[in-house]
Amino acid sequence: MAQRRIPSRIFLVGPMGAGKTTIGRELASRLGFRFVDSDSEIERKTGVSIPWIFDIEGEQGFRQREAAVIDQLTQQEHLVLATGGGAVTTPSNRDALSARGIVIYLFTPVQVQLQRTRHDTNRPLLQSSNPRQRLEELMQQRDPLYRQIADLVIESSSGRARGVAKRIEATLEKE
Ligand SMILES: Nc1ncnc2c1ncn2[C@@H]1O[C@H](COP(=O)(O)OP(=O)(O)O)[C@@H](O)[C@H]1O
Ligand SMILES: O=C(O)C1=C[C@@H](OP(=O)(O)O)[C@@H](O)[C@H](O)C1
Ligand SMILES: [Mg+2]
Repeated sequence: MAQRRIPSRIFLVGPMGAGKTTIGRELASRLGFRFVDSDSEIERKTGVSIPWIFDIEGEQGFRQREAAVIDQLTQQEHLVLATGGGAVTTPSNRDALSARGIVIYLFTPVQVQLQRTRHDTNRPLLQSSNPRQRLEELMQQRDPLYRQIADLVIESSSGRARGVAKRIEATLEKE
């Protein structure tokens, strides 16, 4: 039987609203892989929400928890991992992600990120008076980091999550 050469660890990176969580779940189900979201894993382990962690421990505290979870999860097999948008700002995360699996950057313009996140109160970094400016600043800082570790860049602003997941699967099968 022909072997599919799909890598056994698939890591999704990209900005808030790129669809990492939604597309990641869909992709994992298509591939028969386990899906884990680093934010959900932090919430499961701590028993509190991401905004709560930011409130009590600050962004730095959150980044430490995120790094511990990413170190653990990137060692598992047959896994699609959706990271949080800022995971790439921590050097040890960049190292673990790029060394241990295939990294897919879901690229989405700020305008679309804004539409997808505008009613959401679960992203502490966007609870600002000017979320557009915030997203633009973050994009400027982080886009080079996403690109630095990406094996593939996939545009995720158009179509439905299911369609993007299908496109990723087809691209991986061709690789
Ligand atoms: N094509 C699409 N791909 C992914 N998400 C989409 C798409 N269209 C709309 N969405 C919506 O955008 C929102 C943000 O997606 P999410 O997966 O939470 O992004 P991320 O984890 O990258 O921040 C969700 O409500 C999702 O349903
Ligand atoms: O961009 C960021 O720094 C963050 C993105 C969020 O994840 P999503 O990218 O899944 O929204 C979450 O990790 C936290 O609110 C911080
Ligand atoms: Mg997410």
